[in-house]
Amino acid sequence: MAYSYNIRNEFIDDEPPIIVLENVSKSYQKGTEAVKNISLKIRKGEFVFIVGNSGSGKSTLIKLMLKEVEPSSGKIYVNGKDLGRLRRGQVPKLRRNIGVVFQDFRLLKDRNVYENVAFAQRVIEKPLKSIRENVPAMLSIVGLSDKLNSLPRELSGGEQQRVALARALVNNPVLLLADEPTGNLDPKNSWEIMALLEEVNKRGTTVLVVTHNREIVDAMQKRVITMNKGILVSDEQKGGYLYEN
Ligand SMILES: Nc1ncnc2c1ncn2[C@@H]1O[C@H](COP(=O)(O)OP(=O)(O)OP(=O)(O)O)[C@@H](O)[C@H]1O
Repeated sequence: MAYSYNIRNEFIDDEPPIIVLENVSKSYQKGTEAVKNISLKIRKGEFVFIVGNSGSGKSTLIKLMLKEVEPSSGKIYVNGKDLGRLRRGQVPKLRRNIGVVFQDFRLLKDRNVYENVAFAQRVIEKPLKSIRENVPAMLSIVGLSDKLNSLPRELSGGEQQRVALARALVNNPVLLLADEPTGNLDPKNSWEIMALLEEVNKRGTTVLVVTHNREIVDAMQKRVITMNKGILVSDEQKGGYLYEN
């Protein structure tokens, strides 16, 4: 069994958490200690905000969970896998189960909306027949059925972020990691993206959102993890935004 850590009794259900960090620290090469001795658990089905000032280590946390960067010390488990024991070749398989959305969308510029989403399905070698069903269905959920043939540059920022979200979700990930998904959006589009994230969460995907958006965090009353200078300073159920931007 991959879950060798002794934490089960701390949970009211038997299911192991989807993310576990145990005393995780990360120092970058030039000596910046981006993350300092963080321990946390996120259970399947949770919706969690990670907030904190610029440079407090939020993106580093996300990168650690994706095994994009390695911890200097500590242990990380994602979806039952001990990332420290995961070989390089197993990382793509880990990421298949994780949807990722970034502030800058990261769409393929020369591919239309349909192709951008279909690409995620091709990577995991979905049969063409499934792709032809899944991609339009996913784009309909994010409200982009009439934009299948548009290129990213022909879309608004909010629409581009919805494409990115469709791409992150089309493979039915158990976990969605969103790093400032509303960072480039106006308030109306930001709320639309958050409503979609909440919807996805209701369908069973665990959602982790890094954000600077105080209004949204305060209004949504979710679990809020606050970082300050690499330290986890607060972790509250139905929390609010503690620090100034
Ligand atoms: N590749 C890197 N090499 C060296 N230092 C880095 C690297 N990436 C991040 N850092 C440093 O680590 C610290 C935490 O950065 P991180 O990007 O995790 O913060 P953040 O909370 O996501 O910030 P922001 O809200 O501005 O995106 C910062 O001091 C940053 O300069």
